[in-house]
Amino acid sequence: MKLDGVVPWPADLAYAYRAAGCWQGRPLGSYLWEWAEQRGERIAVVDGGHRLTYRDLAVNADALAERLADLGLDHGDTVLVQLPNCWEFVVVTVACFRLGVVPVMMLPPHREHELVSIGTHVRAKALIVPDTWRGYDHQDLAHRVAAALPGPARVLVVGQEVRPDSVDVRGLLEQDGDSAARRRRLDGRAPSGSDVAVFLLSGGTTGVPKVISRTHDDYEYNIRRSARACDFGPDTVYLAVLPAGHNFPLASPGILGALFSGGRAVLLPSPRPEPVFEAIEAEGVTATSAVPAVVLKWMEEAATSRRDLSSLRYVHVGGSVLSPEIAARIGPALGCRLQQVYGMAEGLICYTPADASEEVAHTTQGAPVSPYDELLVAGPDGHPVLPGEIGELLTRGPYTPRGYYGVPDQNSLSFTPDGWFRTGDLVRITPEGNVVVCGRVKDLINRAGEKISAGEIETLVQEMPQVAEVAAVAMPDPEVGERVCLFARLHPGHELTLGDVSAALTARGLAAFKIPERLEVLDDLPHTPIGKPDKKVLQKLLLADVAGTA
Ligand SMILES: O=C(O)c1cccc(O)c1O
Repeated sequence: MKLDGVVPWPADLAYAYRAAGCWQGRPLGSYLWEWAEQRGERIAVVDGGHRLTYRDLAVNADALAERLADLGLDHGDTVLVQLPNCWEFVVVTVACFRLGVVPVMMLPPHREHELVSIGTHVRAKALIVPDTWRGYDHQDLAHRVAAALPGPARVLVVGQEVRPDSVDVRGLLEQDGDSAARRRRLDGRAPSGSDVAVFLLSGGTTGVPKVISRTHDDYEYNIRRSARACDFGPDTVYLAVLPAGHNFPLASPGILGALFSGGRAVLLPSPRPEPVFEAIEAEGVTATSAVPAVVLKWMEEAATSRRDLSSLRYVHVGGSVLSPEIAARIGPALGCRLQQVYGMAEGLICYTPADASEEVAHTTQGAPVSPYDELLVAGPDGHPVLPGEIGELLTRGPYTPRGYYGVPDQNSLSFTPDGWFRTGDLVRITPEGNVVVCGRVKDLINRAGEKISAGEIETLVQEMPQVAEVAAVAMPDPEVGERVCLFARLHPGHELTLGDVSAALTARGLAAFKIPERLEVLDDLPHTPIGKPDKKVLQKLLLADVAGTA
């Protein structure tokens, strides 16, 4: 068994989820040709001037799947996928589903630090990257990462400038031979519904992101229920502007929700307002999703834009806290309905209903998508709080796995012995059953929806020769929600600037969005009784200071 770090659901529940129709026992790739037959010439994917029909998608994905198999990839092998939002992302993802190869959804800002540690953890057999992206040479990065991985790994490249020692992905799509025969060959080697379909990344408090295994069965259910909660159907034109490898634009309901509903996914590599509005107008976009910081920019732009946004029916907003005041302005500003989303790559997803009252849509994060989702709000003692009171949300259900991949020690902290996932989020539940997120118990910094692990930053900064002790805390910020602020105590006689920290972390290959944006050097850090830096005190210092200078 290649993926022996996967934690299964208990057998009795797996049986129940199947019996209840949550799990269909089919791999995600098995839908591809049904779509092609039913919807043949309808457009499935749009990327600028490039349009793929459902039939093109099936033919391309099968061609790529078979070429990946020729490269020696098979069930349970993993591939680091680091692509910007482009049509090839969709073909690669579907090809992996078809073959049972597991795509590991890296994000474009990830660098050596993340790619090597995750690639090592999942024993990646290949990387799929763009040639360059935003002025950075990802092909070169991928070869450096491949050389640092414990086993051999191929580098596959999407783009014009493909080195002789890389594999040209577009070249693999050239369709030779008989697609019906290829379809039969791939059907014959398809994975099963209970196999792992995709590895998603989590934020986390202990170093690099944790890896979340999602099965074909559970992810299809996640997609189906999300699509239903968001009214997706054949008329849906979904615009993906957040990085496509995130669970939110990928499957909440996102790109896959649009495809499973017979609609269309439009991919755009950035959430910048003008190109987004242009795409909405040109493609008749009906739904899109964004984090609050992005929606704010769109609202500003909409005030003066001459673009016709009348096709837009829904905007899904999630990823970090949305204030009720801003929530109330979104619909009028963009001429659409707001659906708040509270979701996590670990599973549980909540939406405010498409037809929610303004009260519910503006002040809550909605209700779980499945009647089989279990929610428990626990106090510090681990016992349930009284109805309506605030506590940490724990959850279980048919699309919330029972453990992270390959980290049993971590799992004993993140999951209870009866399989509840500790979300680390403080919530209360309204009498109508809607979740209201009130804060976090976990040590994460949420920068524009990207969860940054304070521990990961601290571990790296601690290695700098000047640094005696360090703590990373969230600095409130009107634009991106939170930024990373570093508090440090230095060794005697040393100096440290923010520029030094930034240079050191960049040299270590840390993603740019995680680089601290403020540094406070103190003579000593405040400590908790057991001697850890007291982040509550630091947070207060910062809040007082931010308020004082505002
Ligand atoms: O991780 C998230 O923040 C998130 C938000 C909305 C929807 C999702 O699926 C998510 O994973």
